[in-house]
Amino acid sequence: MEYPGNLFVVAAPSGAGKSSLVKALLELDAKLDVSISHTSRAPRGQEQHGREYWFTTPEEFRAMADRGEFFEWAEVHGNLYGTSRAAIEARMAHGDDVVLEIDFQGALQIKKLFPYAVLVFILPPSWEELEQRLKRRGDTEPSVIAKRMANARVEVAQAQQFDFVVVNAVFETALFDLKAIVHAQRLKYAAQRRNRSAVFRALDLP
Ligand SMILES: Nc1nc2c(ncn2[C@@H]2O[C@H](COP(=O)(O)OP(=O)(O)O)[C@@H](O)[C@H]2O)c(=O)[nH]1
Ligand SMILES: Nc1ncnc2c1ncn2[C@@H]1O[C@H](COP(=O)(O)OP(=O)(O)O)[C@@H](O)[C@H]1O
Repeated sequence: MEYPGNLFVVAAPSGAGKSSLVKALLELDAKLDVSISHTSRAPRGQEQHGREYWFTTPEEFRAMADRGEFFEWAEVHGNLYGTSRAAIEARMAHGDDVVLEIDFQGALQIKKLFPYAVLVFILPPSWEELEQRLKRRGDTEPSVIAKRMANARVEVAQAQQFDFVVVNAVFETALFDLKAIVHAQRLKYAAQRRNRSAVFRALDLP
């Protein structure tokens, strides 16, 4: 499948800083839009329906999946998550750049559907720091932290299948790296469309 516009996919183990980084990236980049996923998990804290996620029951989620309404979906930490076609198709068809903040299973499904998608994996600087970030964020239930730390080992092992790896040690440095990836992809895409570009025509380049 192919659409005009760029598709970025960002994955990371829980607590690595993916949501904070994508949020900061969106604030700096008016041309980038994030996809709102569907999930069967319950809202957390200040989360709002239609802002962080579209919250559904597991039954509704499975019915949507059966009707083929997702580009990808996966079970993560015991809950269902998916990117609905409705969430991104119109924007991609319009030529907008879209970022998906999803887990590695979803990222690899997206790469199969859209080979031009750019996959970025965010790594924490160490296992100790990952655990500290989960604790600081308020995921204080020891069993929840233990489960996320165990899953993180499986997730990090997938990083080599991604196009880029960004280590989120110093936040501003990682944000700079993400911006550079987005910028480089836009330049690459512009070069691929060069014969439509006024600059190339003005310079009489092929
Ligand atoms: N495959 C897939 N994963 C998703 C989607 N939306 C969110 N996720 C992932 O599900 C995992 C859990 O997300 P969440 O419940 O928000 O917890 P958090 O990662 O600790 O903030 C994260 O790895 C998300 O990237 C989606 O649409 N598809
Ligand atoms: N570079 C960083 N240094 C220190 N803390 C960070 C850094 N990046 C993110 N954090 C903090 O780590 C916690 C987890 O970040 P979050 O964006 O929620 O992770 P994720 O979306 O990957 O689960 C948050 O409290 C966030 O403020």
